[in-house]
Amino acid sequence: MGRFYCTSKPIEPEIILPESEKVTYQAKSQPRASGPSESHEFQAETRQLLNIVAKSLYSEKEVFIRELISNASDAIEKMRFMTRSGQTLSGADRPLEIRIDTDKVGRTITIHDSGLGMTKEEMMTNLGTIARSGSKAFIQEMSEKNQTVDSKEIIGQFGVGFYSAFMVSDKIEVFSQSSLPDQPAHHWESDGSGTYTIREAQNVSEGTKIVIHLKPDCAEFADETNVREIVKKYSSFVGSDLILNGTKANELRPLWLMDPKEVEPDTHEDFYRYIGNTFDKPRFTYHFRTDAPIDIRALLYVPESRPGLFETNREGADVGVALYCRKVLIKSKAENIVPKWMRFVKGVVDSEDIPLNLSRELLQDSAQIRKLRTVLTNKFLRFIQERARKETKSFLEFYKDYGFFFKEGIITSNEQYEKEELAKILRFESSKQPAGELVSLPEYCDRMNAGQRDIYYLSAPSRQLAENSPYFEALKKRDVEILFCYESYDELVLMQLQQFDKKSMTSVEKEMRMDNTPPSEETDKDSLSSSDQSELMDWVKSQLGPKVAKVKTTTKLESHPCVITVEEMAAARHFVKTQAANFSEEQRYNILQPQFEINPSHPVIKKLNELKQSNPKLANLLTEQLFANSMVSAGLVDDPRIILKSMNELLTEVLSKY
Ligand SMILES: Nc1ncnc2c1ncn2[C@@H]1O[C@H](COP(=O)(O)OP(=O)(O)OP(=O)(O)O)[C@@H](O)[C@H]1O
Repeated sequence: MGRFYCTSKPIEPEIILPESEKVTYQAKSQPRASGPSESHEFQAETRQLLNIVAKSLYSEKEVFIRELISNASDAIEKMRFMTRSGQTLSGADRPLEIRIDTDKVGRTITIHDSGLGMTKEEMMTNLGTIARSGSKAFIQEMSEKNQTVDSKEIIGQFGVGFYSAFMVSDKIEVFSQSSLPDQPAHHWESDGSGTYTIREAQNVSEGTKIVIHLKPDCAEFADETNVREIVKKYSSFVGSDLILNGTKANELRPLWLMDPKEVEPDTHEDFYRYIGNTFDKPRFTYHFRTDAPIDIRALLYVPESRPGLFETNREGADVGVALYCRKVLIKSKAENIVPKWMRFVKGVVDSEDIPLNLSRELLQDSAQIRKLRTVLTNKFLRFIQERARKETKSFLEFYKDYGFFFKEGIITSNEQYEKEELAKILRFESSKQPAGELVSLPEYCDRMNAGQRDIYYLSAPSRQLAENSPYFEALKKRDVEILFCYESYDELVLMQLQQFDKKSMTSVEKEMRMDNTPPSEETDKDSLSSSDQSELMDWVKSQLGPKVAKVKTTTKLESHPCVITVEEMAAARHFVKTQAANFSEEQRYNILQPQFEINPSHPVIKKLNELKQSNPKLANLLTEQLFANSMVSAGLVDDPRIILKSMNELLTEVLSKY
């Protein structure tokens, strides 16, 4: 703690007050310093400390207003407490409020509260010692006397906030009249450079009035419009009325601290519009409190309107949740307390347990913050899951508009538990339900075949294409349910999810490639003989060369002649879409390692087997074409128009006989 100390420096005889300060709470005349003055000096270290607080601690100058309002609010809370506990206090029936007056001409901003005020000793101890919090000491003292103060109502804890005013001022004057009986009022003054003066003052109303004489380059803080904005930003919810130049500056109550049952929907609407800076309504409101494992008061809203382009852009949009501590704004876009995918949620979170640093600006990335984030995320996800059960229709509308964000969450989260909680929100069409009906992953798991260990999904642009896909055909015989994903990123999401409820997320393409169950005993009479099959496989491999990693026959296809499988189809398609252009054709096939699977019962394949002897040129064109078609069908060709040239060559060759 840095302490001021006393010297015998001469002091100024009289204080000239600016015009705007003539108004006081009660009909008392202008406060005025009188009597002998004592001069005190900062210790050398204290000077440095003061310098640090005034110059480097806060990144925004405007926060001095927040700090002084918080001090005023604390003084009022102390007054309320003392009144409740039956103390004899002077002027106890005065209205408890905070007044701010700006004076552009005099270049001052004055913050005036009708709180408990300070005695001379308190002014010297509390304003004369950096890092000594009189407010914290007050709570301690009361609890030692077995009088419990609601510590949540008191904001101050570090003992530095007051000095933030030296960032903007070259002189601060404090007039204070304690409400304790028989205490004279005092005037404290300092330019923050080394000394302060203190002396008795007259005509000071109960409470404290702080006059900030602004530096020439900080004149903006004497401008009412600016100050109103700053007050609105940080201090809208302090526990007392705030009056700026005669007009009330805080209209709304801190709803998040109220009992959820006591807040009407209309009140929520107003509050949501205020904090969300928006005109719509909330479609879901989640208001909750927890004490364990961490203290949280939260009020989260999901907007009724659909997300705009700006919001869907992960890089561009900020999170919409603000962090408060004891009704004072700590951070308006608190990106470390909710994950980025939750940026569509608007609201307020207040926590006693957050580790604030001295300037109340930065949150250390501590275990507490991570805990806060985990609890908030999981509770919000459970809230949405509950909406799905209890308000299915509204949930499905919400899912249509906002499902994208949950998918982004799965891709960006590092926690498997969180990914699976997010995945519970997802909905898909499925092969076992009519078009338009959606199923969730838990529902899918509940009706899985006995012994099934995978959740199967198929990515295709539409249901029609999904149902006609060779991969779908390959799995259809096994009568397993297949989820259809129609968004191109869905398969990446499910691939990232990897598991759900201990079941693997498996694309049907992967299943086809990995499935080595031997063909059924009864041999297909229409199929090529096994010697023809192995000869044909070798021949096809020789025609396609390095384009294929392997050629094999499959009994899983019926109507399709052939199919391509790769190790991880979603990743392969993503590669083709985003990077393939940077690689030569040969490199691309080398990366993809396609496996060409042919259906030996299919008429085209049987014909190919004949043609390889009778018309090798046509057989080669046909092989190339079948391979190219399968690549298109797999979604592994960036632009399918590329196959038209070879198709025309093939047609020319086929038609040459006619
Ligand atoms: N308007 C006021 N009325 C009464 N006491 C005040 C007032 N302003 C400041 N004080 C006293 O001065 C002390 C120091 O204030 P300061 O703002 O530096 O720290 P704080 O509010 O205790 O803590 P923090 O740095 O967390 O804001 C306060 O704890 C309080 O005892």
